[in-house]
Amino acid sequence: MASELNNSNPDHDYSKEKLKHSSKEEMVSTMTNSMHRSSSRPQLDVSRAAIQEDSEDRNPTILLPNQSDDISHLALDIGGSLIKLVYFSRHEEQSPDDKRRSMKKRFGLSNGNRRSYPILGGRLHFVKFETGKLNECLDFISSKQLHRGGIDSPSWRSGTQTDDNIVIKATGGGAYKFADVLKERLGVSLDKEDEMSCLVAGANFLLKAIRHEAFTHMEGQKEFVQIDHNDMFPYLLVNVGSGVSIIKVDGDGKYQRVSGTNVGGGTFWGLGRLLTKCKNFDELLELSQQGDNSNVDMLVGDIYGGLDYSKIGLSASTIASSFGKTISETKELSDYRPEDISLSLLRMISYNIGQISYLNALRYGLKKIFFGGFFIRGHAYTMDTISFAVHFWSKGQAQAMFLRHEGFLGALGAFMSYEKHGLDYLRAHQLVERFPMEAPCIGGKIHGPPLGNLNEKISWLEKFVQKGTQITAPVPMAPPGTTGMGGFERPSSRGNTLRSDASAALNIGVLHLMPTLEEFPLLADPKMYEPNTIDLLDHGELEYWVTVLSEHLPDLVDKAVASEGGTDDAKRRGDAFAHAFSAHLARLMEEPAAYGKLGLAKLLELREECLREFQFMDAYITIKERENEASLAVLPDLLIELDSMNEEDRLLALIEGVLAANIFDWGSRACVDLYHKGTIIDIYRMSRKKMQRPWRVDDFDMFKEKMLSSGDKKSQPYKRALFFVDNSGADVVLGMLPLARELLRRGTEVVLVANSLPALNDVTALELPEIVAEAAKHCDIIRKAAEAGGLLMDAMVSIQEDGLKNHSTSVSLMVAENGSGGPCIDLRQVSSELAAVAKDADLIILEGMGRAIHTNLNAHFKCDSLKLAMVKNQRLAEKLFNGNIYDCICRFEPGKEQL
Ligand SMILES: CC(C)(COP(=O)(O)O)[C@@H](O)C(=O)NCCC(=O)O
Ligand SMILES: [Mn+2]
Repeated sequence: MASELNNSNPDHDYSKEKLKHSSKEEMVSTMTNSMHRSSSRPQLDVSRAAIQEDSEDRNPTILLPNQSDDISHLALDIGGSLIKLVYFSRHEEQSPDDKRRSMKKRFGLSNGNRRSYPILGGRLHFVKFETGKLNECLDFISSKQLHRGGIDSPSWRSGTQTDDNIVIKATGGGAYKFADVLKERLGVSLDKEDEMSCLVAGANFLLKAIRHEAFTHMEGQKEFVQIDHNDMFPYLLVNVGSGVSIIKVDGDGKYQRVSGTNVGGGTFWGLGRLLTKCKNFDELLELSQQGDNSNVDMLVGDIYGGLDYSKIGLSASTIASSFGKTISETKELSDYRPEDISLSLLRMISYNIGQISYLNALRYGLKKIFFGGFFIRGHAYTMDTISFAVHFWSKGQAQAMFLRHEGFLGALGAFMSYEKHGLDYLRAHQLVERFPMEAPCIGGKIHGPPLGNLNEKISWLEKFVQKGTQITAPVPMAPPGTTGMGGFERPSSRGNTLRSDASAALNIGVLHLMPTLEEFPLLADPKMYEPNTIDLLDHGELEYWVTVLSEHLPDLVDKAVASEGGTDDAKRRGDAFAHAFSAHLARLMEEPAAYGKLGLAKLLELREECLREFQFMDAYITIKERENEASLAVLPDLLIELDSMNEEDRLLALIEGVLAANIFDWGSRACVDLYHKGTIIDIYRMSRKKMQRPWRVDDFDMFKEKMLSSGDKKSQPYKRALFFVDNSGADVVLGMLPLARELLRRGTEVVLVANSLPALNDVTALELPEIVAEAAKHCDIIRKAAEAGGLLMDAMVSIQEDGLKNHSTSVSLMVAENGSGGPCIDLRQVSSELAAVAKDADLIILEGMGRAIHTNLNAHFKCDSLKLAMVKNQRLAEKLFNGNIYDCICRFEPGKEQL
């Protein structure tokens, strides 16, 4: 190592190393500010938010009147029991990245096929109300101006749209029944869409567009089912609302209502209300969890003196007659426990629906039965009961599947009939579901004083968070039941993790429509690709990672608050964030599939999203800047030292450098503890010193062969390499950038691929040009390549002045955003910019634990790939590599097409 590198103490020096050019300073500050202002992900606007102060209500009622930014469309499904709303909010803000792109476009510079898209993202929100409380629904629509295209919509601002000519798509019987009320209260007309068509359109959209929409539920186990779009039809759709519709679906718009039953959700609710005095559906469901239906139902054993009727295969615990025991003349209704009645009712109706559905599937030779409608409401016991019935009667030939957006099929279908949204064309990779804290409050009442200032907003969040935490409390264990039906035993999912609907409402987030996301085109087998390495379905794993994140929380909050100057406001938001994120973790511990299929990537991104929700845009900004400066200060010495080596030693030193510098990870508990023990450079030196081959996974020789082979076997240099960079500071400056320089020197174009949004101390695409510009001051190779790639502002101006005539012939160094805002990367959803540059790439380098170990460790690519990371977690090192913390991974794999 060069002497300056060894001796410098950046913790002391870097403050003097301020950027020299004022234009640069302006640029940094503009970049930072615009980043804070304009995230491509929308923020929660809680102004004038109000919470219902009703201690009885487990589902808190929230009013967010100003959260309705740019709402364009609303659709309603007004059923006999519930009103379902789907509404869309649009964001057309130009992100800083777009500014960067359009600037490059202006200068005539392009990164290969790089395309420039307008940001046309939007969000779909799902809300429900009881039909009996229509006024609350209308207040909600009115307060958010949903019927007028939203408070901020152009038509609303310009006053071009009057209430008289507003038309809203609606379906369900209530679209007819309440048309006059809507006209009178909101001045809107309803454009009525056929209910069955809407159900089918909604179901088809969900099955095609949402990756983990459908799932099976047997004996308490939820398993997501990947629907093959080419083999989706025909299927049976059973919509269990107040009544039940059974529809055979043969394609888009091709369906037939083949049957139905009048015994449905309305029957359960109505009879339950009469028999138990429960006030609402959820109360009734919750009551059933403490019930034992054998006190109410007549069992085979009751008839056969406790014996099975084995000749026809019925066990003693089989229900012979639902409610059959209540014929006893000596007992009154008041002698039966409401809990038992409720469970008996639930089982009777669920079995009946399951059985009729199976018979219809049999009639048409169908194997797939999807159940939707709000009767199910994510209730484990209901789903298990229906699944048992289908499984039992079909002898395992037919499969009952449930839908996460079960209750919103009709409303979604009505929404889709607004043609201009083009929702039909969206595919799974363009949809991202997020779970902001306001999502669980769907369908609440609207009242309470409007909140005026920031203080009040935060206290609303605090109140909400308290309520949100409350609703994650588990339902108590019910005593074991005894009965079954039709010869099978009772479903077992009544354990202590069962949820009432109040919390099941958490299961539906806000759907972000991101037309600019694409599947990474270099995946060797996209259908088989699974980003996550660790399986969080394993309860022990989930528990471990949730504990890691919980323990990291105080430190993260400190950093987040400090990143905003430690103000009181930041502290309160920090507290609110900590509570909210803890509530998410608690929810996931109880119900790992609550937010869809859970993986470590999603869990880690949830934390970043939660920070952003509470308006912490970059918790590690100060640390990142400090480490960038410290590392840039020693970069020239490192480059001199590298240049003094022969080719082979240099390549090894470069890879060692990447691995050693990956130790700067503020997300790892062990590493953060290390940082108290020395300066950045001390730690970097120590880390390099410990580099000893063979590494835990060591394919270096294979990579070297590919890079340096000479003589007959001399290989062509790579044409374009994608560098998936990880952390700021030493990681990118002393690790990945020198490696990039080596490839540039060998004639390979390099694209630095970085996060679109901050996550821990990861470097972002927006921050990279500044870092590269600083590095370019000390290195001609980087400078020329950065100029050629359009990364240097000054160079861009001179290129513009030259009219591009004398444009450099040097290979380019470019930057692309990856579309992600988390520390891992799911290559099923990357930015279109990355997808475009990837098409010409023949080498991929994935760096860091998040991108190369937690995710993508087992991913195969069409082109050569190199995965480089230091394992900064003991458990992970043992589990995946039979190794130890700080072991290094260098995995090279030739492209699958070349094998
Ligand atoms: C969040 C991270 C994946 C980031 O690692 P990186 O990708 O920066 O190498 C990693 O820090 C991590 O898994 N941390 C949690 C485990 C721990 O603290 O040991
Ligand atoms: Mn990282």
